[in-house]
Amino acid sequence: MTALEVRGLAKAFDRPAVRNLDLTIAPGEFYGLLGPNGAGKTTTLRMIVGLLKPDAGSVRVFGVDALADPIAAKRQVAWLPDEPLIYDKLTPLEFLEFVAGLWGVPAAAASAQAEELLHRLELWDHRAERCEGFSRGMKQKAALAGALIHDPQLLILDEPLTGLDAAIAREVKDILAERVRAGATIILTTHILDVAERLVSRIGIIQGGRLLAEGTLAELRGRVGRSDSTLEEVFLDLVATPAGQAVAEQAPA
Ligand SMILES: Nc1ncnc2c1ncn2[C@@H]1O[C@H](COP(=O)(O)OP(=O)(O)OP(=O)(O)O)[C@@H](O)[C@H]1O
Repeated sequence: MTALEVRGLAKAFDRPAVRNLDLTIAPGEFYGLLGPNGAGKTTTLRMIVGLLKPDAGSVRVFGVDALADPIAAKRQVAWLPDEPLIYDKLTPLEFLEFVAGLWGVPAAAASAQAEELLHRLELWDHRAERCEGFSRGMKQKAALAGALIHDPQLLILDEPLTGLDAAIAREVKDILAERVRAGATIILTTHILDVAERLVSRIGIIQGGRLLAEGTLAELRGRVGRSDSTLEEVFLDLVATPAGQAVAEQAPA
């Protein structure tokens, strides 16, 4: 069974944002969805997690048809939006209790997990302060802890490292790698290509709403014929190729 199977996914706003997109992600994969600004990454993820209705296509999460049975599909998925969404009037501990309650995590397990996450993300000293006074990075950390509290099988993270300082970004990368080693599947977007290079096992590059290239870093290097390139070099090469340009020209401005 696949962790995620997307077929023919499409969405247009005033112009097409995602076009006939197919993605197949196996359980235990750490997948990086990369692409220039406006490529369609967030739109794709929002359709996968059920926040945006596709114009066409299908989404299956661990075999569950996410359009026909969104509640069953969502039960297996944690979603971290690029703009962290937390309840400002709650403290981080209250927020995590609340989220754990929504997921039906038993109180003792939730409290142990919350304590560990808040320590690791350096929010423990702020555990009793309301999130409304937090910086963007602190809110991002609280939202991330919320996404991790129920041990989701599939984690979908939109720019999870934006706004985090270097030490916390390192900690978050460690936490995500641990989750994958423990069997979780992760899909993330990032513009920080050296993070993607070191963290993910497979990469999809999307441009103009279409999948331009997909594979391991070695496979993508093979496509551009440069075996010693960094992911950044490969990425810039691919989005500038005639195929990438053709896709970009059809894309919304
Ligand atoms: N709610 C919306 N209404 C109208 N257009 C939208 C909406 N959401 C996204 N778009 C458009 O769809 C296209 C894809 O946007 P999307 O946010 O998916 O890109 P992205 O790859 O996540 O970009 P970034 O890296 O800048 O976050 C863009 O042209 C964007 O302007």
